[in-house]
Amino acid sequence: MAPMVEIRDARKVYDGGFEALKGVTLDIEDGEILALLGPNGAGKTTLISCICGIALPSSGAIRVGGNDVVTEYRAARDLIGLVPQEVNLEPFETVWSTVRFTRGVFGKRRDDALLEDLLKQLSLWDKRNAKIKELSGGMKRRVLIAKALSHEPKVLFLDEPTAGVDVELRRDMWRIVDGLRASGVTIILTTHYIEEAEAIADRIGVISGGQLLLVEEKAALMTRLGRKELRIDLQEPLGAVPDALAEFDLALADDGHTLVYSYDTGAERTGIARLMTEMNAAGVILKDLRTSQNTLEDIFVNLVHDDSTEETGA
Ligand SMILES: Nc1ncnc2c1ncn2[C@@H]1O[C@H](COP(=O)(O)OP(=O)(O)OP(=O)(O)O)[C@@H](O)[C@H]1O
Repeated sequence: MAPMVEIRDARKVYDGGFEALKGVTLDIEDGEILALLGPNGAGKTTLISCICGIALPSSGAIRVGGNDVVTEYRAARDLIGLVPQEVNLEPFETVWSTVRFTRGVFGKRRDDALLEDLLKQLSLWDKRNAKIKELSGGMKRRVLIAKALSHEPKVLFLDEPTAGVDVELRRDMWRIVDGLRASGVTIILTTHYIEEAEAIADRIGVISGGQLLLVEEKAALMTRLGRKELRIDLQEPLGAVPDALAEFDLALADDGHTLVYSYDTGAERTGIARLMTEMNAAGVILKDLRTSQNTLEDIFVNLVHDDSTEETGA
């Protein structure tokens, strides 16, 4: 089956000449949840805007549900729900008329039960007759989500949906995403919150400087790039790593009371058994052992850092 979203060598050069996307190629499968992580200015919003037809790609091709986003804009856009980063609501409209109007714009038949359910899920039902200008910032963000879902999109874009919102809304949103996952909606979200990507995404893409640095299954990414640490508490503190253990990637911590051994989780052998034997031979006696694994945040910081170091030639 063709991917739900196909992006082929998409480039975007803004009017001033700034190249915000430098040739992005990516397939997003039907029903998949993809999180795009990247620092400020990486090009995440630009990519979403190009897919949703808000910005024109300078070159390359983008298709949604098989429809070219430029030449078959309407058909592509009909499949898309977009929760933008910025609040763009009519201040004098009510919550109810806002969502009903959006559904109508997308040519869907009236379905008040569906909208009622949506507003209830987003804890907006009590506010249905309130004007947008009377809502708090967090409530306005909820309305943006309700609007995007009001026409039952096949693909939902969430551009930093939980930036600056409270924990409750974040949880509501994650719950809604779970429900949408079950109904087969494809979801692409951008976020600065790594825990959010970790919590809800199937695949994670990292974008920096207009380039997609990688895109990979979440679990595989964490296994491939995650380094593990074995912390070995010692009976007696050491002043330095003994020469006999020099071949291992070891560091001393806690004033010499702990040896920290870093190893690759993807490697065939961890080397731990050999390290233990060598430690024994060198007369280093252990008291306790603990392991810890790199988080997605460590992986992300390393990736983006490596990329900016390369760009500046440092
Ligand atoms: N309309 C525009 N005209 C010129 N440059 C733009 C325009 N929109 C964005 N840019 C530039 O393109 C780059 C990418 O911006 P974009 O908004 O896509 O980043 P982002 O990854 O979404 O960042 P953030 O996490 O801060 O939202 C930035 O350097 C930005 O200044």
